Amino acid sequence: MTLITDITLRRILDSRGNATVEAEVTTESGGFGRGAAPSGASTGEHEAIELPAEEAIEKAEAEAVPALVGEVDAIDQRAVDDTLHEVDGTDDFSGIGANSAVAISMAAAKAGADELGLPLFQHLGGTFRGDQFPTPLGNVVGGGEHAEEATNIQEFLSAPVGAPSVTEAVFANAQVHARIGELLEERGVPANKGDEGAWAPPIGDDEAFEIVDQATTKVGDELGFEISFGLDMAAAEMYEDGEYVYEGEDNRSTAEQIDYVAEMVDEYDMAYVEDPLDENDFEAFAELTDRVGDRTLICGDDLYVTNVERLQEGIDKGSSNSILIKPNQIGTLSDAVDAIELGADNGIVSAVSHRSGETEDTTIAHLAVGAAAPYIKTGTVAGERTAKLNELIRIEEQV
Ligand SMILES: O=C(O)[C@@H](CO)OP(=O)(O)O
Ligand SMILES: [Mg+2]
Repeated sequence: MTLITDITLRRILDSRGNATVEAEVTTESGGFGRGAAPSGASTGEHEAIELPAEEAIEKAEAEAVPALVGEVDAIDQRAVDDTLHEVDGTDDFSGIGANSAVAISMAAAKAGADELGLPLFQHLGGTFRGDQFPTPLGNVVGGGEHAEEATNIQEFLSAPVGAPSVTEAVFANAQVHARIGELLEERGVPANKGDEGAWAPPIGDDEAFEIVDQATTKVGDELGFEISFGLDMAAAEMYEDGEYVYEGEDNRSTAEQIDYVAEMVDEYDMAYVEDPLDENDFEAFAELTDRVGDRTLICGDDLYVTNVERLQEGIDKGSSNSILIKPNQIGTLSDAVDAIELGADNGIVSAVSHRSGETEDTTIAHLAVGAAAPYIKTGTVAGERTAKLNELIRIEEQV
């Protein structure tokens, strides 16, 4: 038994320059952990509620801190996370804020790991974990809610599925990013960057497909392993009055959207498509999964919001064969692990993910390894993204 003896909460900056919550947890025998909440821009309608940082801190200081300090064992992550739920008293963390909850949950996990003298992935996953590493999906071109005047599709993701190690995969994605920069320059396209460090060029989706295909193929040939690519369409953001709105192109009905995505999957042999349809359309997701799910991953992000009840609905309806896992969408690490495990029990492939607003926190790298998630989506370049990628490289070296 190693009780939590202190919790400090403060406002820090995230990568967009917005205020977010950082938590520090200290234990009886000197264990220490620090965690910081990320923040989304293309947030799902059903996500746990992020409160303004100052309000979230005040509420958590009043409710969560007294219930945890001197009361809960830092090593018992379930007890920490159950306590957060109890004091919050809502089903969406609107009481203390999902940002305070996830920061405390992650800080407590790190304090627990410190206490045990274990790397975080092993505290989270157990003795036999650390033998499987996620393939990093690297955002290389994007637009949508993450950049103005860029592609309609939010993210084009390099997917080094044939990489022999996570380290080689991480470097491959950086090379694809660099190659795309060169291709854009050759075409005379001004290359700004979006919130996650991906190129945000003022080009149409068709041209982006072409460029990403060219870059992944070229770098894959040079490195001698397969680099595929995928998308996060964040289609809920495009969905208006029953149609998918594409700037500079005709709108698409749901049936047309399904046809379009299925065609692109085959044309480019894509490995992964996230949120191709609206966040409430489990049925349209199921239709698409039925068509192409034998050859690509159809992933639910805004569809599931890391919530086991929504995931169960997707499993029952055959909506997807993959789920995106974002701890701050649901509020605690225990809830995130529950979603990964429910998925794994039902053949649903997990991709642990960053948010577009991030900090230097590296918890998701450990979560992906500890829970043996087959994929991680955490950017390609930019310090708050490389923080996670470099942590994966260190973990791989350790085991
Ligand atoms: O949609 C997504 O998957 C994420 C991360 O890439 O974006 P945001 O954090 O803005 O929701
Ligand atoms: Mg998404």
